[in-house]
Amino acid sequence: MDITIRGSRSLRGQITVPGDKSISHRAIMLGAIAQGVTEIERFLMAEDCLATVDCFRKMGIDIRIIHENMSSTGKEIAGKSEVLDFNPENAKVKVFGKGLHGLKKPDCPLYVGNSGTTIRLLSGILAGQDFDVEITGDESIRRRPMGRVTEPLRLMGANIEGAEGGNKAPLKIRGGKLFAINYRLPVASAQVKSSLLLAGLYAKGQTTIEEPEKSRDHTEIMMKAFGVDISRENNTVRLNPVPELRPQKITIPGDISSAAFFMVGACILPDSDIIIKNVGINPTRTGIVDALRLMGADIEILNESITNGEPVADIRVRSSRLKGINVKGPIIPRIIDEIPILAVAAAFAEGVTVIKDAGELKVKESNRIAAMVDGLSTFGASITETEDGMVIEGGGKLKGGRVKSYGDHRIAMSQAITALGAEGSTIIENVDCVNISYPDFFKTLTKISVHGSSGPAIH
Ligand SMILES: O=C(O)C1=C[C@@H](OP(=O)(O)O)[C@@H](O)[C@H](O)C1
Ligand SMILES: C=C(OP(=O)(O)O)C(=O)O
Repeated sequence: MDITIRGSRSLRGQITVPGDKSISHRAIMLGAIAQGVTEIERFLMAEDCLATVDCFRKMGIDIRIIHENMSSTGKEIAGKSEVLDFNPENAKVKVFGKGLHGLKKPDCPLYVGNSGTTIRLLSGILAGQDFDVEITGDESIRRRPMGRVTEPLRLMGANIEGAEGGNKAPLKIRGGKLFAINYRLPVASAQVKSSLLLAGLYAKGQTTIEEPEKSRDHTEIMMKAFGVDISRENNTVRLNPVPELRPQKITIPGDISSAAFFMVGACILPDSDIIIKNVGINPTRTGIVDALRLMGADIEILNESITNGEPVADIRVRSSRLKGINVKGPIIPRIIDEIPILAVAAAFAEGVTVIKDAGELKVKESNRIAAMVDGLSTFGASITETEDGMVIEGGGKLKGGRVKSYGDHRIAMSQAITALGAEGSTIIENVDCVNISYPDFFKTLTKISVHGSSGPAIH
């Protein structure tokens, strides 16, 4: 489906964003291998997390999705087509965990769709099972590098085959007796770290992982709650296996990666004032807040609290005069998925923004550097691709046009925000990919877009 968006005057109002994608995946995974029932509130009902649900159902785990509003007892929803259009705020999931050794061999290959988090984290769990299994995904997943997990998992004793010597999916994983390793990650990647920590639950001895920069630590926080013996000292995480994981009640905070689109929209559109309620503000994820504030954004963090070990707050953002900045080094893993929308902010800022050390963007769902350079150039922005990032000269007037999503949810949503700030109309091609992380994105954007007299801004 293509969508047409006209420049909008401002964003105003109070919204919530759906549950955090990273935390939703982890809640299903740890719930499935815990002993007993894990209950999850505000689970992210989007394609990536439903792919994780599907993989565990195929391995014999009963996972029930309940829509609390439908009746006093709640209605169970079986398939994903049914779930995509109900209010994600009311989604509750029950995972009937069968313990560390309760998964059964699936009778078909596991399919992760577009989800890198699913294939990489799940590979760690599969490496510890005493059955063999094939795991694969869509065309984008089959292009993304898997050697970063298969190599260390082989060092732990797993037998893994795959395309290009095990660097690409489909992967065939024959789990076995694992032993712990001391491993220094070549790139700061929470997916690789988490995969090895999950495998570490099945390994003999203490698993030690050192990361070059601190990446998101949701796995460590959640594992601790499930009773895992896990600790951190500077950038080194240590894990000792435990006989059993304790099931949990988890409420998932709103996803700051989804909130980021509205934050930038409110900054760049005049007369904007929005409040995004209950957003996860784990410091390993708030690089976008830091970067926007450095650019001069008017952002307030209100009503801070802690839920399941994760900091949560409301975020208020008002129209701001942004200026260009340099973004590089340790902030990069803390802002990795928000760099496309940061590039949009930069295009509307006065002066030059230089983004470096972001080569990882080339191996996401699409090559996000090339995709943003292509998209923002079509809008008339001055943007150049570099070896590990981009240089954006902001401040020029942008004009609507026809842009591609590259089948990448974050690119589609970044283009939508650019279109609101551009003159005239924009057509964004193939926006169905927003279902990967945020099925209601356009609905919410329409709700808070204040436009002129010529009808709705988005159709
Ligand atoms: O662990 C996670 O949930 C994620 C880690 C990041 O990937 P990398 O670990 O590849 O940097 C991020 O880009 C992805 O959206 C989710
Ligand atoms: C990179 C992303 O996800 P994944 O790696 O799980 O596909 C993302 O959501 O931006």
